[in-house]
Amino acid sequence: MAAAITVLGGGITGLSTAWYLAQRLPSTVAVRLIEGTSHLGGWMRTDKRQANGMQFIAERGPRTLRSGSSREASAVLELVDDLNLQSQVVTASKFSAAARNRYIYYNGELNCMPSGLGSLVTGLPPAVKCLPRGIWQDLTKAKNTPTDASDESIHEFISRRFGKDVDDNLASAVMHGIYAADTKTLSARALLYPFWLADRTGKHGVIRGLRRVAKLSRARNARFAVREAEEQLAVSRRRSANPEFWDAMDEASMYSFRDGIQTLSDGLAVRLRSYSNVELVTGQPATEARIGPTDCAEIVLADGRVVRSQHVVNTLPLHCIRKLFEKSSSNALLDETPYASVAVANVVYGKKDITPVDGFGYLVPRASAASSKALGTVFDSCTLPAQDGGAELSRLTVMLGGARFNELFGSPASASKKALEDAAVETLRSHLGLRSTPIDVDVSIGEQCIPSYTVGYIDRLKAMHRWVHGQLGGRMSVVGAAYGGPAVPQCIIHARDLVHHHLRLDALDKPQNVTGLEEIISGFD
Ligand SMILES: C=Cc1c2[nH]c(c1C)Cc1[nH]c(c(CCC(=O)O)c1C)Cc1[nH]c(c(C)c1CCC(=O)O)Cc1[nH]c(c(C)c1C=C)C2
Repeated sequence: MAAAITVLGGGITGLSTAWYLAQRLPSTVAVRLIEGTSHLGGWMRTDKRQANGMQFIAERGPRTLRSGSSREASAVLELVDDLNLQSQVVTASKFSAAARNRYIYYNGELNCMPSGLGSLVTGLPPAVKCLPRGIWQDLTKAKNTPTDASDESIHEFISRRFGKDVDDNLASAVMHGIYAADTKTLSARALLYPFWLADRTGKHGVIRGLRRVAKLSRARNARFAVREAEEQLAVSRRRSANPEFWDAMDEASMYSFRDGIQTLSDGLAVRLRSYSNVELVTGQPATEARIGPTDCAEIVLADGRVVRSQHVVNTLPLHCIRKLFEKSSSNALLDETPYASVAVANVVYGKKDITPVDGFGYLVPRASAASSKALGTVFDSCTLPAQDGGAELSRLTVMLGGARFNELFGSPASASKKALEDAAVETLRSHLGLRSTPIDVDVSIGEQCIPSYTVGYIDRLKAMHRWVHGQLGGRMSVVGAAYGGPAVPQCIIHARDLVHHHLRLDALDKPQNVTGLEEIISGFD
């Protein structure tokens, strides 16, 4: 059989995996990406809309990327550089209102989150007053770590050390903005690991334990020193080649593209299509994964076609992976991981600067759930005004649903778009006082779009690692939002790490026995 590798899933993880493979493999090795729908990019989706003679964009999923010097941020910037998308980048400067002002909707008002010590001088807003109290509580309260469980919910953990208000007013809001899920179900061990470890291993609470945890993690990360030095060198070479772009990105807090974030996934798809050894198959869901007669991996497609290869990189969501294998051979991560559904309501007003405050937007904490059907609102035009191209309009996005989707709107599969549109407009009226009629309202429902890292996640992830090892004779790896974090840069860096550091591309004929989860799991040992 001719050498080949299959990538399952055409979201940002699948596309970037195929990209890094195409860069590293000789043209004699076929790279086949299989996507079940007709859209490449997954939840990364920008629609073009028009109203009142104006054209504008509507982001349906992730919308901004963070700039900065972290490995993840650099990896995405390198991708932007590789794809020659620099001229299409639009940024929010580090000094912009969007970078500095993030709000929490609390007691019927927008409370600005503290962005530095200056906030202590100007006074803390009501939602944040619990924070200094919580810190004092952790510093003075005796150790109360439960000894009978290897994990606990973020709500239990924060309430136990910092007080319930810190979760009800603040942490629950932040987690809505990332996971669209309730901190009563999310895992403290998976999502607040340094804090969780400080509490477990220290004698005097979380804050006093953090220094030791930082020291431990520096010692642990020392094994990656060579890799990081090489990566930094690669970035500094790019800097010298194109200082304008990299200097501009140093000034940016976050960025996207003039025509929206789908520019990134489209850019990947266009460039991938130019490789003679890369095939992007769309509209063909995989239905089964099995070992073929010659020990190769076989993926059966909905139309009956069988795709054979020496290795499969599986980037599908957990509930889709589960359907490919026999039920009897499943595992708890595949069976039990809930995914949050989010209704994204893009609302446009025919006037500029309509929000009562400037900033990135606001999040709704549990404490305000009774007075809000929304999880939060993003001020898109304020964050990236360049995307409006000078048009007299304001774009906002109201996020609804999450853990309360069914309770508030019924099943995501059949929820009424009209009810969601009305809820979004009413949210903006009551939270921001926007009484004028929007020129455009459009809702899209991201059904099961964000994996929830629920209590016990790390143990289930370890079981998933063992399970993947046993599948397809060691010829499958997994990468994606359900393992190393759901943010776009996390998906991209894990795809790059898998291709650059873990798979042995020069020995594809042998089982790789690389699950893709090794490094992620070792971070929790
Ligand atoms: C469709 C809604 C989404 C919600 N969370 C995510 C999506 C796609 C995923 C997500 N959002 C954020 C992160 C962290 C990224 C990081 O840079 O650290 C992740 C994984 C942060 C975030 N939340 C919102 C925005 C605009 C951002 C910046 C990154 C991005 O553009 O995705 C707003 C927001 N997202 C959700 C809600 C309920 C919400 C409320 C205002 C859910």
